[in-house]
Amino acid sequence: MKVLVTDNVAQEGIDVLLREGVGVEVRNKLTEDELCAVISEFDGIIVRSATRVTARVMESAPNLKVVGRAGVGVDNIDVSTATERGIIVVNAPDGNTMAATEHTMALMLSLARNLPQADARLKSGVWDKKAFVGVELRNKCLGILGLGRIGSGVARRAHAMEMDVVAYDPYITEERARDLGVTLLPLEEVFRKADFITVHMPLTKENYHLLDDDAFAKMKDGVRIINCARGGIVDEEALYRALVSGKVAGAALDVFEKEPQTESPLFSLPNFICTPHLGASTREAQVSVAVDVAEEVIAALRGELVKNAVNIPSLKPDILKEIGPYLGLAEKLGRFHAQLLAGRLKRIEVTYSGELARFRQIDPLTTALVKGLLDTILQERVNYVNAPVIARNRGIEISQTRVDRVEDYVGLLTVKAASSEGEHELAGTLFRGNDPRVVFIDGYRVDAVTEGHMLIIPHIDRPRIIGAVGTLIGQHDVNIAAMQVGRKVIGGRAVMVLMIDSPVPPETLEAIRRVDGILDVRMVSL
Ligand SMILES: NC(=O)C1=CN([C@@H]2O[C@H](COP(=O)(O)OP(=O)(O)OC[C@H]3O[C@@H](n4cnc5c(N)ncnc54)[C@H](O)[C@@H]3O)[C@@H](O)[C@H]2O)C=CC1
Ligand SMILES: O=C(O)C(=O)COP(=O)(O)O
Repeated sequence: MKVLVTDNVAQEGIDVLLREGVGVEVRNKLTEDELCAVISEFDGIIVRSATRVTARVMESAPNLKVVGRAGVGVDNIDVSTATERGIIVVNAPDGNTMAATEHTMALMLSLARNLPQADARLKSGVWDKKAFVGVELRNKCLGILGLGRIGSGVARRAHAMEMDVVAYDPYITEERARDLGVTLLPLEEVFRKADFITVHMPLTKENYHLLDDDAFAKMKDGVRIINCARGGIVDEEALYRALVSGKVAGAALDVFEKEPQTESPLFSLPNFICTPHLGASTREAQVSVAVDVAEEVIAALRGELVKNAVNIPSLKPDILKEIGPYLGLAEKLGRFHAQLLAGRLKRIEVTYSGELARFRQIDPLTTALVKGLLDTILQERVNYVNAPVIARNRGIEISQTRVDRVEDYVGLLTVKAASSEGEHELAGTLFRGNDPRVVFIDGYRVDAVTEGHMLIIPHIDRPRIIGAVGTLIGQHDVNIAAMQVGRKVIGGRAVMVLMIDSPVPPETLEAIRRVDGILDVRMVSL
């Protein structure tokens, strides 16, 4: 077995590979072309954030079985292509938490007291006390965006600095926040209250440029911004404008949308400080992530259980054969729920009926479901191995029941999910053993494929509702591919399911919601 190691991974990790008899080649700073040219002879590759493991790289790698990330973020790895090609992606999520936490505190203090600017001025021979009057952290409000491993560590340390800590993280429970002494608030309230805002979430499609012109406009005058998570979450051009106008008093970035970044306009601003993606760069963290990822890569190459697989379930082949066809359905039902439910998720109850009740192992199906649910947002780290742990840490109760008998279906997977705002129940089955369908939504019988976009519209069963909805959607040039209405009694509550060829804009959803007799509208993309 041979593993290619790039991006200055600590020697201690390389030693682990060598001790286990794995061949290692270290090649730093490879371009994509160079990587494509050499990758074919390797069974594994270990990277940090600088090497991009793209679809093209993987296509040039017929022997590649595992990609190891000596760190947390896997946004430089094309995980979906890896999954399609059966390549396991593993990361080392815990080893650099402290390093990034402490770096965030260092950035916050540096920002408050102008350390880098004062240091540079003094070294240029000027003793200037007046120019660098700072602010104290004590009694200031810190807004944490993303209260995960690093966000929690920052919260604890901010308390020691006597700061008031609020956070925005829609995926953790009130209990977890309370244990940390943090008040969870909607994003806009964090914007309104915070004197310092620090970002600690993964970059996803949803939060790209979360901090943009609009966001800065909603913040307190003189707010200070820190990003030690991922470039791209802060819109750097908008930040530049906000720093120039003084709306934002200061900002500290460790990460940039384009890296390496050596010539940003931000660099010319006196109230901007930065580091070159140093969050994880402590001796301790680098040893820890290198050793952890090396052990995981070895396990993956040997076909053993991997703890931190980002993409692949570890299942025995005979169990996989039995439950495999239902795994996709379970994950899709999770995704469906994630988009249907509003509020903070509290409970998931899964009922396995018919043939499903007789399967030897059903836990992986529940895990796939929970993964689908959490993964809609936490795509970078929710995997089949850690999904139950993440759910547990977030205080989400999960129960599973087997029921032998079921009418009409060979196997039925029913999932009830409850949040602080209410609950929904979905049930799905496989038609002809391989065609996943959603067959019940909140007790109404439907038949929805688990692909593409759909609108779920609970309403009162009365004339002029379906037509009104169709007209509104048609006005926006969205084609309706299929429509079904499930109802229990004439004139009572009903649910409309519209399969649509493209997403509907938010204004149209609002317009539909305003139609008399419509109770709600949710867009679900699977
Ligand atoms: N600068 C550096 O060198 C380092 C950067 N990082 C980055 O820091 C970030 C956080 O890492 P961890 O704390 O280990 O991850 P984590 O997964 O433990 O925490 C992320 C938190 O963000 C929340 N979240 C996800 N999407 C969100 C959204 N749209 N809005 C609000 N909250 C959201 C999640 O619920 C979770 O609690 C990651 O992007 C990671 O790649 C991590 C280590 C070093
Ligand atoms: O672990 C992470 O997510 C990081 O951002 C650390 O990046 P690095 O390994 O220092 O290139």
